[in-house]
Amino acid sequence: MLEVKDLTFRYPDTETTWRFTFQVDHGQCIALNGPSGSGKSTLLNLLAGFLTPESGSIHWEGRLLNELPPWDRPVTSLFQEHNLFEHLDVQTNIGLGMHPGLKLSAEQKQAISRGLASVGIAGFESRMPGDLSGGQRQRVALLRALLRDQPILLLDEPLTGLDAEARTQLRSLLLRHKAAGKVLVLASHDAEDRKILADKQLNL
Ligand SMILES: Nc1ncnc2c1ncn2[C@@H]1O[C@H](COP(=O)(O)OP(=O)(O)OP(=O)(O)O)[C@@H](O)[C@H]1O
Repeated sequence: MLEVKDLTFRYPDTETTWRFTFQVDHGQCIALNGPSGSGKSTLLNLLAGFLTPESGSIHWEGRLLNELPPWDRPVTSLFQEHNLFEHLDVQTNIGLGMHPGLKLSAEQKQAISRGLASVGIAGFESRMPGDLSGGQRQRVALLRALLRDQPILLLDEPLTGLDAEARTQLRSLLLRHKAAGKVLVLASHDAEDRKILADKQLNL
């Protein structure tokens, strides 16, 4: 279980103190509801370890995560910027999430190829990010996050801007990961995404 209790945070030189409390079980998705500026990305950044809370706790399976650096947390993030390395091809960009070096095993390469097919861009292994459309970059970034195989997925607008067919395809993929026991924390402005994917809502 992911358990966030009285987690507080304030940006320097601002008045607002953000406070978050919620729990999510294995195989569940919690949707963060709120208009632009209501703190969704702030919460995701706290969970990822990119921001440091003033007080409160984040526990995963009873283990306190607060003090862990981002790379030691059992989370993987898909943020809006997509952050692909422009000088590395698609396979290497995805592989970086699975292996800290650039050397991939035959098995990992196969997993990437299967994954590319599952997000609708089969055969894109050696394409460079600069030659991809915005939606294709988004699929690569989502696949990289999913293949890191961490138990908690932090998703900031993962399907925004995709066409209807891609949305349907990627929603099913996320549902499969949920069914496999992952925890999803989802920030999405799309009511249908929230309805289809989320088991519970956190109103911000
Ligand atoms: N580095 C920062 N310093 C000061 N204030 C910030 C900083 N980053 C974000 N904020 C403010 O904190 C508030 C919450 O921002 P946040 O990005 O978490 O909102 P959000 O709900 O994710 O919005 P959106 O739906 O537009 O992505 C906003 O008012 C924003 O201006």
